[in-house]
Amino acid sequence: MEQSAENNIQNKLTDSNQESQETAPNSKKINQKTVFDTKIEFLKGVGGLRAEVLQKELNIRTFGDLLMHLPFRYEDRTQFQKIGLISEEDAAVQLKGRLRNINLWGEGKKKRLEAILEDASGEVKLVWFRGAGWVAKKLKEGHEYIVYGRPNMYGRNFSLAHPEIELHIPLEKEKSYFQPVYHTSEKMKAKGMDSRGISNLMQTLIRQVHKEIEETLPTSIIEKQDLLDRRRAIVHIHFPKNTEWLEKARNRLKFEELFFIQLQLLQLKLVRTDKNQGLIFEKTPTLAKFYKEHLPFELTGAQKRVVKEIHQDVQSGSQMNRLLQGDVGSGKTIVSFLIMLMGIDYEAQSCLMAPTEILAQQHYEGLKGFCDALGLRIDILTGSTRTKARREMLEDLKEGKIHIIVGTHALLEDRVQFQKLGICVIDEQHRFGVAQRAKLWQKNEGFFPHVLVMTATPIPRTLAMTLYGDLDVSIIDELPAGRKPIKTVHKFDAHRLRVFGFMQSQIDLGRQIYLVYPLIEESETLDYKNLEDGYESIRRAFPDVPVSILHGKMKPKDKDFEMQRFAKNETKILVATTVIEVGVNVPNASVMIIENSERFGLSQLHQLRGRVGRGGEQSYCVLMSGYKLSKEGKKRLEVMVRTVNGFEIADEDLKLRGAGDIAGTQQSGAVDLRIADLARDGEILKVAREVAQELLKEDPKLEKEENLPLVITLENIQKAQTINWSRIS
Ligand SMILES: Nc1ncnc2c1ncn2[C@@H]1O[C@H](COP(=O)(O)OP(=O)(O)OP(=O)(O)O)[C@@H](O)[C@H]1O
Repeated sequence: MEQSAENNIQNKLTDSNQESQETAPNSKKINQKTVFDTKIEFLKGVGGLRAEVLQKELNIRTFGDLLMHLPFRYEDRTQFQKIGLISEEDAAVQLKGRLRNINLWGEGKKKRLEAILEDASGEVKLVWFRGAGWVAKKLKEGHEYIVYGRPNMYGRNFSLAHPEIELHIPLEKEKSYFQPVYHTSEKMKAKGMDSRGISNLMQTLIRQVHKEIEETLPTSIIEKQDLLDRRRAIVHIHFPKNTEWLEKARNRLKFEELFFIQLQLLQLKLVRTDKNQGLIFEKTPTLAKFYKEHLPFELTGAQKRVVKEIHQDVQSGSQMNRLLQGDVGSGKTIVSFLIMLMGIDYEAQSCLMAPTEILAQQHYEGLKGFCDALGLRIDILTGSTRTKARREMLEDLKEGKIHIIVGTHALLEDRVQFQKLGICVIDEQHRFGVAQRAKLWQKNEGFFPHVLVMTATPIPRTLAMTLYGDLDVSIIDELPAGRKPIKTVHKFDAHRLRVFGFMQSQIDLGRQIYLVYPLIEESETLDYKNLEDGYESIRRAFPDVPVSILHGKMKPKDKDFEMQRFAKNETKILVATTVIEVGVNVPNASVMIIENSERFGLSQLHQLRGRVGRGGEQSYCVLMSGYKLSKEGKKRLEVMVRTVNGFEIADEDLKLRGAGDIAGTQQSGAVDLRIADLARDGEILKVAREVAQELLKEDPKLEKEENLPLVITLENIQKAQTINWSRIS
């Protein structure tokens, strides 16, 4: 059902190239084979067997692929940790010492190799399981080795499992004090391609091809941005003379990587704005009427600004493709309704797609009153809509009798047809793929609906620019007036009784409480047991308080029933799994208690916390945990206690987890960067985007002679992506 984000970005980028092909007359001059297309087996020192391993293990097929297999770190041969001073704080250590007591024992898969590395300050045990026999052959008793790895404490001593190990060659004989370290695998090592082996191949390759390394950027950009030329960047990324050159090389290659992504996304945007016509909604009397007579509160400045921005979009004649980012509780729903009203006077229908039934239901109920007041028809379509009702609804929708339809991905089905779909609002986009978004577009013939993607999951700016770089972005960075910042505390499980006391005092004040348990799929049964035990203990602790329970295994009908009871203030405590994570809105609930909070990611904690603080009362979030916390878990809880700002939290999340992990697995691969790091290279990304914007402004079709390198590179990227694409699909 869900298209992977990897497909998603590939798709996006491939699309952009396809759409831009006709705009690139320069492309006729290219497409010749180069030395970089040469099969890797023809490199001296490789041959058929090694080529096969390289391809299987690292997908290296050509000279070009190997050249872009970049070192992941460098050994500074002047810096070693004293063995006796290894501490638990060390994530990884580089050691130099003499090897003794090499001991290979066990049979077959149980084979194990151990050795002791010692220097003047102490000794440490080295251990290998996989490939033990092969490593053993390489090691010589009494020789000096350089070892790199992660120390682990066993009993009272440290040991290093599967460290990288190399015979120490005295410095004078080395070409550089700076050695590149490449990713390899056990299978590669078995064929003599450990990091040193790869480095040797790289030297051969670079000697052979470095003159052919072509520039990919126009001279004007290189000069203005003070970048290293590509040839030198590649040579120095593999074999840096010193830190300064390494930095320059890195900077150049990071810029290039981010620049080409931005260029493609911006091209896609440009072509779309040029080609895709959207309906024009100029005058908006219904919207004005609603604004004057029915809007229950004054809009915040940010909400007004966004409505204005969008009104400009829908008058432009082009299809709108906009991302609306707003922190939790910032009031996106009402904005989406105002947008949908823009089409009403032009007989355009709207749809609002939510990722879950609970959310769809909530949106529907929230908007129903407004629609009734305006005499508009709104309906809801989800997986659990009954057949007869569905049939009638689909007919009415096709005949244009329904103005707004709210639903889940059931809306994407082909049989859902509109008379004239003018506006699509997609809530929580990251749960839907680009292809799904495109499905909604195709529901009209000859014109495109305007698309507004809403997300409350704080996405770091750098990531948003990469994932949604083809969309315009609006931000609601202001909470409705009168909201008090949520007070957040971290409590250990041992203090539960005090927490119960606090809960009681809040209930006495008339407030409601969420109590959330984590749900991790691998131990689902255990998790449900936790939830049920939690529910029982709450029942015992608060015998007179009505309590609801909500989890993903319940039938939609029952879920809805329990949710409604809580929303209507009939129950005071809602014990739930993370089904309530996104979008649930019960303003009277002012306390969020999160059990095992160390098991949640930062953005998820932020989302959960966002369920409170939605009314005028002071709200609280209590993060429960045991005493034993990982370093990262502790850091996450500290961040939560420190700030309520979603964007700040998102940046911390990115730093802690890395881009691939943000928003779970859905986006892994989507930001598969070779050298740039979105957590650290925000500044380079910003510049790269600006440069790409500037360039397309001056030469939208890349026709200028000096931009030929760009056209060639884009073609090459497209070629590579086509290969990836077919491999994935
Ligand atoms: N300008 C405003 N003044 C006062 N209350 C507002 C305003 N805008 C929205 N609200 C109210 O704030 C609450 C949160 O709004 P909404 O549910 O739209 O938030 P959201 O941005 O969708 O947040 P989330 O992503 O967390 O669901 C709702 O009860 C809504 O009625």
